[in-house]
Amino acid sequence: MSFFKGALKMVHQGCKVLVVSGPSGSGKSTLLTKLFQEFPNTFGFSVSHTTRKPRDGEKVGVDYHFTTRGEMEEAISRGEFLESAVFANNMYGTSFAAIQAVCNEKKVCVLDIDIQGVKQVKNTDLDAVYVFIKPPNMEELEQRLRNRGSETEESLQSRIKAAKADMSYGEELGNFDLVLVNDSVSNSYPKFRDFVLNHIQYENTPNGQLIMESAKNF
Ligand SMILES: Nc1ncnc2c1ncn2[C@@H]1O[C@H](COP(=O)(O)OP(=O)(O)OP(=O)(O)O)[C@@H](O)[C@H]1O
Repeated sequence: MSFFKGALKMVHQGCKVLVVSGPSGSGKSTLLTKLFQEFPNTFGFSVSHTTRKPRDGEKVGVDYHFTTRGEMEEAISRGEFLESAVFANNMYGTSFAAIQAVCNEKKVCVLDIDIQGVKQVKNTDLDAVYVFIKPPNMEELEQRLRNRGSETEESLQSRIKAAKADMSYGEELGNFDLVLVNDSVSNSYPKFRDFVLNHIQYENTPNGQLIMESAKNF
């Protein structure tokens, strides 16, 4: 059996995936940080691979699995990646092994990925719950990105442009299980948390393995 099939099978056995997507600046990190703070033993991020160089302070295998383009392309062709994308000439991706590592800790694996990644996950038969986080409007999105102070004018404009395409995919009926307007965090976080908890159910089996099942399949 190829690694791909083996990994996919492992991922299918009692492994639950929460996919969170939305335009840059819509508040994905803000809402996920709160979820991880409130439920530190329930949710875990998979560690992505990237071909970009490590930044100061980034830890190998913790922040990213750092790799080369050649190695990553080969692994992708062997089917070892759930999704991958290229940004600013660097490759990024989520391996099945990274998802399995989170599931081995009996945690729900959270993927914070862009729409390209969402489409790739949807092409697998992985059992995932999909949440789209959107800003109240484009003016507010731009203001939040400006206030965050993380972008140059050029990257801000490219994020706004990408946001418009993301919004049309995100709002299309059937693409996400939840489309959540992040108006104020005090309003949107409880909705996000309650939806996630209601749609990812846990059941302890006699052998102690945690099986997580999605309510949408019932
Ligand atoms: N409901 C909200 N009201 C006001 N500001 C918010 C709200 N949610 C998030 N913010 C702020 O908006 C900015 C963008 O949020 P955040 O970084 O969580 O977005 P993101 O979707 O994770 O972006 P990226 O995809 O670029 O990582 C941050 O400065 C954050 O503090």
